Amino acid sequence: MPPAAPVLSVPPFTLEVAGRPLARVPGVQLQPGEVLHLCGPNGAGKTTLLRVLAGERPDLGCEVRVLGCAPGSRGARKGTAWVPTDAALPDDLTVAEGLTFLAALWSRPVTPLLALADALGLTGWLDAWPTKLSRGTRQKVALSGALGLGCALTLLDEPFGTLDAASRAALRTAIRARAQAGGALVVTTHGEELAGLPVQTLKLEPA
Ligand SMILES: Nc1ncnc2c1ncn2[C@@H]1O[C@H](COP(=O)(O)OP(=O)(O)OP(=O)(O)O)[C@@H](O)[C@H]1O
Repeated sequence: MPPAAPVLSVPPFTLEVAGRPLARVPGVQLQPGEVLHLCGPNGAGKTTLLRVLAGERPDLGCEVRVLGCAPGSRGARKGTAWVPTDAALPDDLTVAEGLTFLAALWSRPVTPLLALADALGLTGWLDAWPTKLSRGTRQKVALSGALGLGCALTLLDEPFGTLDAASRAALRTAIRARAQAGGALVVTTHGEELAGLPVQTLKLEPA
């Protein structure tokens, strides 16, 4: 049997946006259970690269592969969870209903999503409407959902940015647990939250 494709395969390339070179991207491969810290200065292209991996920027023509497939293809999307900094929540469902709906959509049990919500301090917010939540609380709901799905690849853009200290620690624990369970993750942060975890680093340099 041929070996399984890496969860993520990025050849070295120059990321071009609007026809202009933005960043040099070193090549990297990510296997199950590995965490990639995507870093670089403001404007280096981290969010743009995450959007490429999530399948939202096919226009940029990047030759990356997710689970052996083109990002955005069915094969890639069914194994990818993605949390942008402005993750949308279904505003007509409570937090608990939204997580239950998400789990059902992915044919997953809801228990891990609710356990993460609890770990991130959302227990008192389960009956709340997303429109009533603060930015950090909304982010915690999105993170609970994405990490609880147990996808092969989880993409997190600045997930620590809006969180308080206790929630940052809980998220760090959740990232470690996802990796230990065999998930691969790509995480952007300007902070030190991933220090001490076994991570690879991919640093974007201005082109
Ligand atoms: N569709 C687009 N058209 C023009 N420019 C774009 C487009 N998409 C992204 N850019 C530009 O690409 C650059 C990189 O932005 P990006 O948000 O990826 O950087 P970043 O590394 O995530 O930055 P930060 O650390 O500040 O979050 C920015 O200058 C942005 O304006």
